[in-house]
Amino acid sequence: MFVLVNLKAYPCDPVEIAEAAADVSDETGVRVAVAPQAAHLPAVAETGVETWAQHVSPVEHGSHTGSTLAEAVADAGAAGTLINHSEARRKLADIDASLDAAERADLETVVCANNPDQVGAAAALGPDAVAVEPPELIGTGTPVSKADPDIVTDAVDAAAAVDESVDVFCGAGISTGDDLDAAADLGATGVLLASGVAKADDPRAALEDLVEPLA
Ligand SMILES: O=C(CO)COP(=O)(O)O
Repeated sequence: MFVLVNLKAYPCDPVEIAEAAADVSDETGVRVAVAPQAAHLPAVAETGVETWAQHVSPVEHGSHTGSTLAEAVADAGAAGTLINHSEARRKLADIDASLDAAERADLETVVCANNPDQVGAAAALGPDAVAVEPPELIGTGTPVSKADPDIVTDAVDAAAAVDESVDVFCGAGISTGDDLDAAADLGATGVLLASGVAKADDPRAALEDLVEPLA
């Protein structure tokens, strides 16, 4: 299982979380990555943790003020990028062009989707993975893998029907090892989470608890 921690714009310490994630990953052998704010990518990458961007823009080098250029994100130390999110919804054509940009910069990709239909559409664009995240469960602490398991299995089926090589992750409300276990049982090969770590009093303990079933 891949554990991808999206720090969103939470008022957390990205380097403290990155150091904890790097240690937990080293100690357990579980793949853990952190996606901080773009401005924090170099500091997070410096810790040695696998570092992801939260977004890359659907652009190439050129006159694109305010964009997040895939090449710049890769230069800053990112190995991959999220594309699209319920909290920053993109048009299908822009998701497609952001995937092209990420591929140009050799970034691994996870496209977020709200439901299994969107997972199928996203899988058709050829990302490395799609993540199904029901918006109503995001940030609630109620895990999708328990509250709405059919969404995860339907997402796995939807992606497989389009392209069997696309991995399926799930996210929303994931915070414990039990949640991770439940996600794996439903066919997800990774989890995407945020508040369970970024808002935890002790992010290191939260990460340790999360990966415990895999350690
Ligand atoms: O949106 C998410 C990750 O991208 C999930 O957020 P929570 O883990 O806070 O529910």
